[in-house]
Amino acid sequence: MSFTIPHLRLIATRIIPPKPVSNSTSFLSLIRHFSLLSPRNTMDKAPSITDWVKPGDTSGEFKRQTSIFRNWIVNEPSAEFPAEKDRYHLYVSYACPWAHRALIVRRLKGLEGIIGFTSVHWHMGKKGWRFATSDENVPGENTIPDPLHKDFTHLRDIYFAQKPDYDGRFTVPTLFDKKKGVIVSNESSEIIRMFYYAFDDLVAPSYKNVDLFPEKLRKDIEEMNEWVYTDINNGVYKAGFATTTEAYTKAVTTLFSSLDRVEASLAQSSTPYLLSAPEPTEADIRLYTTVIRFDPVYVQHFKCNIRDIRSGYPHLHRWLRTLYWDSPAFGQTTEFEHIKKHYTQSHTQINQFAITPVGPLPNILPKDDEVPSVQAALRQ
Ligand SMILES: N[C@@H](CCC(=O)N[C@@H](CS)C(=O)NCC(=O)O)C(=O)O
Repeated sequence: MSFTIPHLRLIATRIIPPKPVSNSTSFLSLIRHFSLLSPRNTMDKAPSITDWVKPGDTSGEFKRQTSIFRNWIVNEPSAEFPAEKDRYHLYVSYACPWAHRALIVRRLKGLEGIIGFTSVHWHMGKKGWRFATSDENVPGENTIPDPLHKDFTHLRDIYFAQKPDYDGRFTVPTLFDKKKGVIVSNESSEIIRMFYYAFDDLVAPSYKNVDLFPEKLRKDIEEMNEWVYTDINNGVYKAGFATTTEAYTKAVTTLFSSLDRVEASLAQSSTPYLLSAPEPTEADIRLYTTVIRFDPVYVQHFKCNIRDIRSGYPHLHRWLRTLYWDSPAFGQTTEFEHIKKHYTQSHTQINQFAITPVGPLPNILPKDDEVPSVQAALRQ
């Protein structure tokens, strides 16, 4: 009989039950030790974390996996995961658009003193996201070693400590319960919704009034989320990771039709935000984290180059800059160095020499400036 890594983890679990998370390093060492002693180390044969299109999938299409941890924090003391100050910790990457949603909402809802966070290093290698080491000086607040588990070097250590046979992806954002030592959720669309209301009794009154999912816009937001997610948020990845021209062309043309649709809708908006909302809502947050990465990365790295935002989409460009420059929750959670370096230096299948392009410069234009061609057109 040959043993795979998940088998070995299961065997190891039966011999020595996992210790609490804070103390599980020796358990992880045991797993690693077993995997080295295994009759046939199948590590090399297992699909690699960097196989963005499943080997053998002739469609050449990138298919995103569904998140596994789907618990909810609720404002109810007897709940499995009750809303409490300093109980939950958010693991993010500044590079990641899904994690960026959670960082923005944390700020907009005034949760800084209630939920702590750590950003991983921008580089994602064969073992997935890693924590920065104490001797590294990586920009971005809290880009530090894991403050909760001193011996953990990678995000995946948290997943394995809880579920030794875990065979899903190790994704950010990951919301962690320090009291129970378990992952609450690794699904950003649900994490942000927990943040909207669950902690409202703990935040300052001004933040309680921030409603990112207002009752009367819910239907429109849900409807917009549907196509923005499929065609734009995930659409850039579908274009970038495609391994056939057909899959790429389909993704990129759908992406740009949907950007055209947003542009037309912003042209009609009676406010600076989507859906004519008086303040930013979930719809703005979910679109922002893709559009802010568009010119600096997706245009060249993911070949999303039918147009760029700064010269091709005046209303989207204005909307983007309003959020970035006028709202610290958007601007101050945007870390361009993580964004640019992560994609270009982690995806070596599509950028073999891991060179990060210098431009476009600046990463985002000031509100009162335009690229020269737009300036010239405006002068006419
Ligand atoms: N559905 C998830 C997707 C999260 C996700 O894919 N995050 C990426 C970073 S942008 C990740 O951590 N990928 C690591 C991997 O897939 O191995 C969510 O929205 O939370």
